[in-house]
Formats: sequence, C-alpha cells, structure tokens
Amino acid sequence: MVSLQLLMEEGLLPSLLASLIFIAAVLKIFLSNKARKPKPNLPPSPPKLPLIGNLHQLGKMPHRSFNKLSQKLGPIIFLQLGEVPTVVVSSAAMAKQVMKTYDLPFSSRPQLFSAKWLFYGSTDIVFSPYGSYWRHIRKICILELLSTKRVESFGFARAEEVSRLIHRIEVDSSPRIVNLSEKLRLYANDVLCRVVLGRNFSEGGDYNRHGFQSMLEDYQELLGGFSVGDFFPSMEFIHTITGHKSRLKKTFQRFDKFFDELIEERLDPGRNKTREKDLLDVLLDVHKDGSSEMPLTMNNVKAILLDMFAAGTDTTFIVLDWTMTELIMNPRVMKQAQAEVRSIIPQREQVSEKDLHQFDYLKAIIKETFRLHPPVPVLVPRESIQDVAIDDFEIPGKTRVFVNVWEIGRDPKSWENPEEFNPDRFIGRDIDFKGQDFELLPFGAGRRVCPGIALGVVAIELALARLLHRFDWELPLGVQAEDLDLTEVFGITMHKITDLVLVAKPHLHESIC
Ligand code: HEM
Repeated sequence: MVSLQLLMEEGLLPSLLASLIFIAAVLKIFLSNKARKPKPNLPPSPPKLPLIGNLHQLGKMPHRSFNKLSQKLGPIIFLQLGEVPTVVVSSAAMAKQVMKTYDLPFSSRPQLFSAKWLFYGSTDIVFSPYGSYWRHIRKICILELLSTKRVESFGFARAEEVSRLIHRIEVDSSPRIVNLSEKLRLYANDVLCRVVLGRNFSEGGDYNRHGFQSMLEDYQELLGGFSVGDFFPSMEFIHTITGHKSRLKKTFQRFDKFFDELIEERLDPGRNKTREKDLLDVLLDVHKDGSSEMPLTMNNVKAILLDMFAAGTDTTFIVLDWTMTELIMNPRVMKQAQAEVRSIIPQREQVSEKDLHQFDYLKAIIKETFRLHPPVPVLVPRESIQDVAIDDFEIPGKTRVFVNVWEIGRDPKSWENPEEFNPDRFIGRDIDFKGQDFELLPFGAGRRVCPGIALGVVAIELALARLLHRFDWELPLGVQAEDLDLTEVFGITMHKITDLVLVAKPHLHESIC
C-alpha cells in the first residue's frame, strides 16, 4: 500500500486531494440532480456546467468572466455553481428589479465560510443574513455610527490626516518622485483608524506592532475572490484540505487579539476621556446600555468594528488611486480640475471640507471613476429569501445573486463611448451614485446600500482637492501614460496590481500645519 509519506515526498498528495474533491463534487451534483423537482423557468444559462477549474477561473476576475457570459446570454443569467444556484444580473433595468422592485426578497446574504470565520459567525453588518438582528445593527450603524452628525464630528481628524498626506509627499519622498499609492493607502487607513479607534496606526508604530496593514491585506485576500468551497456548502472539509480554514483561523485570531487589547485599554478606568467619541466608544456604550431590546455582545462589537475597517479602508484607497491614475492619463481633465480648485481657493490658503460643495468638476471626476472602476465591481452577493419572478423567469429561494456593477457602468445603452474617461458626461446631468440611479451603483442600492457613503466620499473629495491644489503632477522621466500597468487584482475589492509612481511638483509654497 502506498504510504502518505511517499505521496508527500513525490509531491502527489495535492493532486490526489484535488481529484478526490472533484469526484466528490461531481457525485454530489449527480445525486442532487436526480432528486430535483421539475425545473422552473430559469434565466438562460451556459450549456456547460462550470466545475472546479471553471470556478477557479471565474473567481480571478468575476466581473470580466460574468461580462463575457452576459454578452452571449443577456442581462440575467443562471449558473449552477457547484451546489449553489446563482443568478448574475448585468443591466441597470435588471439591477433595479433586484434592488428596488424586489429589494426585500433579495436582501439576505449567503453564509460564506470565510465570513463566518472572520466575522464572529457573520454577526457583522455586511454578511449578516436578513432578519431582526441585521435590522437592529443596521439601525445602530445608520443612527449612531455613520450619521451625518458623526461623520462631521471627525472633520478635524480628516484635516490632520490630509495635511499629513501632503507633508509625506513633500518630505518623505526622495526628490519629488513619489510612490503615491503607498501614501494614499496610509491616508485611507489612518483616516478610518482615527474615526474608529481615535488614533492613526501609521505614526509611532503603535498599532503596527500587530502588523495591522498585513492583517488587513490577509483579510481582503481571504474574503475576496471566489473560494471553491463556498460553492459546496455541504462539504466544509474542502476548506480544511485546501488549507483555507487554517489561514482563516490564524487571521481571525490576530484580529481578535488586537481588538481585545484595544477594548481592554478602553475599559481602563484611569484612561483619559476628554477626547471626541470614536466609533469604538459608541459601540461600547451600546454594549453597556442594558435597556436595548437586543443587547450587543462583545463579539458583536468586534464583528462590527472589523466591518468598519474592512468596508472603509480599501474602498477609499482604490477610488483615490484610480482617480489619480486616470487624471495622469488624461491631462486635459487634470488641468481643468486644478483650474477649478485653484480658482476657488486662493493660492496661500488650504482647501477645507467647507469648500468641497463648490467643486462640481471634481465631483464629476469622482463619479466617472466610480463608473469605470467601482471598488466592488461585483456587489457583495445577495441571497433570495423566497421564490421571486423577475420578468418571465422564476428565481428560487436561496439563490445567490451577483450584480455586476462594473458591466452596468460600461453598458453602451446607458453611456456614450463607455470606455472613455470623460467626467464632462456628468456635468448638467442629475445622476448620482447614492443608489437611486441604477446605471451607477458603486455603493449598491436598496436596503443593503452602503451606509458609509458620506464618510467615504468626504475623505476622497478632501484628499483629491488638496492633491490637485498643492501639486502639479507628472509621470517620471521616460514613462509614458501607455506604459502604466492597469492590471487589476480581485479580492473582495478590485485594485491595481502596480503602485502609481509620479513626480509631485509643489504648485506654490503653502504652509503646512
Ligand atoms: C468609496 C468607498 C466605499 C464604497 C465604494 C463602498 C461600497 C459598498 C458596497 C458596494 C456595499 C454593498 C452594497 C449592496 O449589497 O448593495 C457596501 C456595503 C457596506 N459598506 Fe460600504 N463602501 C465604501 C465605504 C464604506 C465606509 C467608509 C464604511 C464604514 C466605515 C462602509 C460600510 C459598509 C457597510 C457596513 C456595508 C454593509 C451594508 C449592509 O449589508 O447592510 N462602506 N459598501
């Protein structure tokens, strides 16, 4: 008999395991197909059943793979992915059906293995299934954590962090050449840390002692993409065999330890309490408040805390990074944006949040970035609570629904010259990204729409306005716009594989606080 050790030595174990998973999956589908009732009138589906290899391929660039399928089959398609009935929607009209007409029956989330592990049994807001618990924490989020008043109360922290960003670009960078992506990533993380924890983590190496940045990256990777095991929910052992489970455990334990330390520190009676309340304070107040009909446990607090980082850091960074990339590739647009900001704010003054409402062109630029490069190109999956009929198609309960907002943003039926970066298309047009206009859905729509729009957008607008006001931007000597590597990497969000490196020339001397 062949021993396990021999198989390991020969490097045959992984292929053997992969074959076993494959056979088990095929058997499972075969048996479940046999027991199935007569088929409902499902949306069109590709002739071949996608199996493990296809799932893996699909997971690398789901927005592009779904796009290819919908070009052939139409704006609503049905896929049997492993054990999971799946519907992919890729037009504004279909998205409106899912997120407006039938918002309630489509407002749950599938229980993904990674989310269960990382988010304390999916007790956060993003991955919590629809029900009274989700409604309760969503209300806390809207009224307490991310209300307009709360977002405004952190204006001082954003002002400090954006000044730090400008300062880093001026001082930290070797003569004028700046790895802008690196600086923007720090800014996005720091702004969120100030809001959630009252401190930034890049200064003084305090939070970094836990490798906070690498924790966030691990987490994005583990959660993102399509884990093959998530399409075979009855075969959880797949996650063990692939090593996914042990990675999830490790990342979870690191975050959990980090949060425990923060909470312990916060509950110390000797702590200085004079500063502005941050989101951790607010959550601990809700936790302490015994009068609530559904008190939050400490694990619930940690799950929501993790949501804020997970949902708010990468997304903000990605928008800033893509916007600056598009601006450097489109010098006319860059010039017009600089002219707008500089004509409104005198040379020796700094842009502040109270000025942002005047920058119409800058706002149009951000909308154009959201259209072409939505940070979450395929929305976080929804799951149907019951059977729903869309047009003539019947979508069974417990179907996983993906909305391809990347494709919707490039649909020639809604957008003229959709591949062109042209913010002027928004000037004089009453179209926004807050979930009312289904051609532009970077934040989703309906009951599950992103509750962090105000917090995310103000941090983006402020940083861009300051970058354009303060610096003239150029590509390094010898680099052409065509040389920029725009390759995308897909986690749960989609960013560029290569950092943006630019030359920053101070426009005029500005005193930095
Ligand atoms: C540019 C920045 C951002 C983008 C593009 C973005 C995008 C999204 C998207 C696409 C969803 C899923 C919506 C759906 O299923 O229909 C979502 C959900 C969510 N976002 Fe954001 N987001 C951003 C910033 C933020 C920030 C700053 C926070 C908070 C700190 C946040 C917190 C959340 C939460 C808690 C949910 C889950 C909502 C639910 O399932 O009920 N987001 N976001």
